[in-house]
Amino acid sequence: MSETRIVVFGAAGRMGRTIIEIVAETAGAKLVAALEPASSAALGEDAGSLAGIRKQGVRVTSDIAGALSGADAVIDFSAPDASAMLADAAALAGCAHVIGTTGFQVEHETRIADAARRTAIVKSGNMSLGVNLIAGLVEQAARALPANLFDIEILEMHHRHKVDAPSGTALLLGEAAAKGRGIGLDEHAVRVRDGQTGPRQTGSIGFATLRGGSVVGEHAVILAGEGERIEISHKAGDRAIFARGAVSAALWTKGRSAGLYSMRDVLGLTG
Ligand SMILES: NC(=O)C1=CN([C@@H]2O[C@H](COP(=O)(O)OP(=O)(O)OC[C@H]3O[C@@H](n4cnc5c(N)ncnc54)[C@H](OP(=O)(O)O)[C@@H]3O)[C@@H](O)[C@H]2O)C=CC1
Ligand SMILES: O=C(O)C1=N[C@H](C(=O)O)C[C@H](O)C1
Repeated sequence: MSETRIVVFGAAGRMGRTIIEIVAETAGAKLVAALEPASSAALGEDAGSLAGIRKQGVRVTSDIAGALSGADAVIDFSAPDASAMLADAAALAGCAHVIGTTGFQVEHETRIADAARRTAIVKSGNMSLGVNLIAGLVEQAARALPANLFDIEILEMHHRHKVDAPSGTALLLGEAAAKGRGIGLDEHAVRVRDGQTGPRQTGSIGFATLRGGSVVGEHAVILAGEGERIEISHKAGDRAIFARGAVSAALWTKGRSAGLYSMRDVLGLTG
């Protein structure tokens, strides 16, 4: 099969640079463009130099239409407004879109779902194998343990630069727990507690957010009962785990029909 021609969007970011590195070492993947905003100091720089690897012969640009024309997939770890805009552009160009960005509002989700009618989109709050595996375990545990006996709380910690909360992963794990319980997350999530909160609402799913230092990403789903507590946790030590997942998702989209897919689809973990 021919190589998958990949564009990296948000190329100078923490994830963008890691993606460039992983694309360069992945058989069957070829970097064809690297995108940053028009204001970026990285414009014109070689993508390989930006990522701290050998030169790739691809200069960072802000020309989205030019970059997407002739590409198979764009990998995007950027910001919500930028990802929603890119979803339209990728659909117009007939290019698949792998979205790792988190922190979306309903209007972003709507635009992305609309674009997914026209092109293949893989979107996940966490692209790692480990997190997508534990999401299945969380769903199973939440299904097995009655809501009146076990309280579900989700704890996450990330580096000091992270701008959204709860993390995309925490929400993904919350969705898995809600699915296991046969409830909607939006109606049962408690995302903040402060002051006189009153006792815990039975059946709610609580979130707690920690930020500090250089923590790549740590998550724990706690199922707390009377006299016993189960914890299902994941610790990311290296951004390469997300980048490998994103690059495998880009390869997976080749020849795939339009639709909104998850990493569980890519990894074959559904069902
Ligand atoms: N799903 C997953 O597995 C993971 C998801 N993430 C998510 O990915 C996102 C990015 O994280 P991270 O790399 O740490 O963040 P960074 O802030 O380091 O990188 C974001 C990059 O996107 C660029 N960007 C923003 N807007 C545009 C635009 N309109 N056009 C082109 N580039 C743009 C930024 O450029 P500039 O700085 O010039 O604005 C920056 O280079 C976050 O939402 C994070 O939560 C992170 C890790 C794993
Ligand atoms: O911003 C990050 O860094 C991360 N974001 C994702 C999230 O919001 O869950 C995934 C990972 O935990 C790192």
